[in-house]
Amino acid sequence: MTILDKIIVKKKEEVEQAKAALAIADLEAMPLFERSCYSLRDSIHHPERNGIVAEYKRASPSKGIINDHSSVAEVAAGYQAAGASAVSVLTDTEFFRGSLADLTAARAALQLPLLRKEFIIDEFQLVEAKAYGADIILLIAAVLDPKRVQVLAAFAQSLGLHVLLEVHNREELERNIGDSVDAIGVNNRNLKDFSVSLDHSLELVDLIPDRFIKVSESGISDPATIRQLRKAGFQGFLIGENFMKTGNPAQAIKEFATAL
Ligand SMILES: O=C(O)c1ccccc1NCC(=O)[C@H](O)[C@H](O)COP(=O)(O)O
Repeated sequence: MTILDKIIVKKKEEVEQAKAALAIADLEAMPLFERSCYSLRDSIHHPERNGIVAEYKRASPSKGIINDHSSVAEVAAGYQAAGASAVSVLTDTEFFRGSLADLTAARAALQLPLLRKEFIIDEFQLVEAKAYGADIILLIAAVLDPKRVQVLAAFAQSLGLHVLLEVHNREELERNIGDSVDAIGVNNRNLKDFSVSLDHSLELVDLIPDRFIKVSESGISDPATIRQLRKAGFQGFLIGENFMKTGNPAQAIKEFATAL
């Protein structure tokens, strides 16, 4: 069994437990549920923002603990001050040490689009995402069949959420392009063996129709890489570990953004 398989097995258990603990109506009654979401598209195209989707990431299966001391509110505010276009917060606890409380803490610190970075398999998690403060949700083609991608994407949009579809190869891209998706992210990390290569982004960018926001994800650690990816056609750049592994993620993104 790969780590990804283990994550999904665990996620199914967690979703069933969450559903047993809380009804959809309880989530819909939460104060954040009724708000309008910030638009990823508007923020990506905003002239004063830099296209970075900056991630709060305490730990990962590939790297173990990355940063267990920086507070989510401080990091999110620092990302915003450095010109990031959006902030991503991992909410998986078992493998990434994140939580829905992190998402809400980031929401309170931000006036930017907020991505719930999660392994979404069920509509319940989309209602949760809205109720705890997200504007954008992630659908990972490697863990969903194309029909489920379309159903979940349409449901997310019906809640006013924006949808980032993540693909890793041409087959995943071609099987999943659909109208309920706002952005397509190419993950440079292979989620089965954790190898990372920018070639995935560079090979797929021209196959992504221009009506989607194009995001390159993972393994980005150099401003020169952003320049290369921009030239290739990407508008968004998802970066986590490079900022979080430093003692001061807010300072790290500031220096990185200055060099763009
Ligand atoms: O990061 C991992 O080890 C990982 C393993 C299995 C599934 C997902 C994983 N990461 C989630 C992400 O998508 C990244 O956190 C995100 O793209 C940022 O990547 P990076 O800049 O390399 O931290």
